Amino acid sequence: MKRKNSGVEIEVSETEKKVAYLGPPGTFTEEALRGMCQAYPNLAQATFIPLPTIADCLLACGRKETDYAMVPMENSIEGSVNMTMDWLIHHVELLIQGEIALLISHHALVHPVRKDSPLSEVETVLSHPQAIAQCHQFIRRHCPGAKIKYTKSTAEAAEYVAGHPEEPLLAIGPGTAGQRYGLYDKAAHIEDYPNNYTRFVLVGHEPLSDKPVLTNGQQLEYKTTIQVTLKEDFPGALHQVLSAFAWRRLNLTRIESRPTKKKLGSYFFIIDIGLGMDEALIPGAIAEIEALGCHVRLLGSYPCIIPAYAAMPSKTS
Ligand SMILES: O=C(O)C(=O)Cc1ccccc1
Repeated sequence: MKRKNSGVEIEVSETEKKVAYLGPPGTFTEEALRGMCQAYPNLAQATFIPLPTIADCLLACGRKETDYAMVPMENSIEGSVNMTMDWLIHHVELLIQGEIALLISHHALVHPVRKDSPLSEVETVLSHPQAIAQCHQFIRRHCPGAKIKYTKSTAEAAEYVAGHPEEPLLAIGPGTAGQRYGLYDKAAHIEDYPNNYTRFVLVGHEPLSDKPVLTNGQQLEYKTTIQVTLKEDFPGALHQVLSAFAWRRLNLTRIESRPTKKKLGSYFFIIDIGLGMDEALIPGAIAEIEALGCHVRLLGSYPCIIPAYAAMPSKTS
């Protein structure tokens, strides 16, 4: 059976696993997926399907056209990738099955015909909004007059620049995207802050079949992510929710509010707990929160692969 998703035809067959990822080839997300495959050799056997947007990836997986989808989730400079959060909350019923953090390094990529032109002549800088946000100082300093054009991914920006030699353009993205699309690397490591990490998640209906194999000093942590909807007109509800974790000494590594989109001032809380779903502690905390009249939805309980060289942000609670 064939189905169309954003113009890309996906073959739906039961025999082999498929993974949708934010494409085109050359994105950081693809790099993250390759990192996951190193850790999960069975995943490396899957067919990878680049799709143009995060929403397309999550939708394809939500409709079971693919087994998994790999998407960016959170960046250490820019915070959450709202598109991913909102689609996971509002539009699909998928669980996070694994996570990998990557050190992100951005490159300033131009068409080779412009390799000797100064960056000050660049008229338009193209990239994914997260990449633009991570390189603001560089853009202000080196291309002060340039317009910004947001693309759906960094590799889409690189592909566009490669196809438009006549325009004074600059793409920001991975050095590997520059090589793939034949661009000239004008500058490397142009991000505003060092330790620029992004967490990528693999979502799907089924857990990964094998245990992760760690390499190069990678570390493994387990995490559980839940979505909590507070009971209305309940002063101190959030405090009580948090105390269900606090007295069990459960460490929270992230807490974030996202609009319910139903009315102004109404939020879901997304909470990352620094522990896998165990026999007692987390189910006990969830039962306590539900007994308060709050709604809890599990978004995943999963292994996280952390690079050895990462001084990851400190934990919050
Ligand atoms: O556009 C990409 O290459 C992505 O994978 C999204 C992204 C953009 C910037 C930093 C991390 C991930």
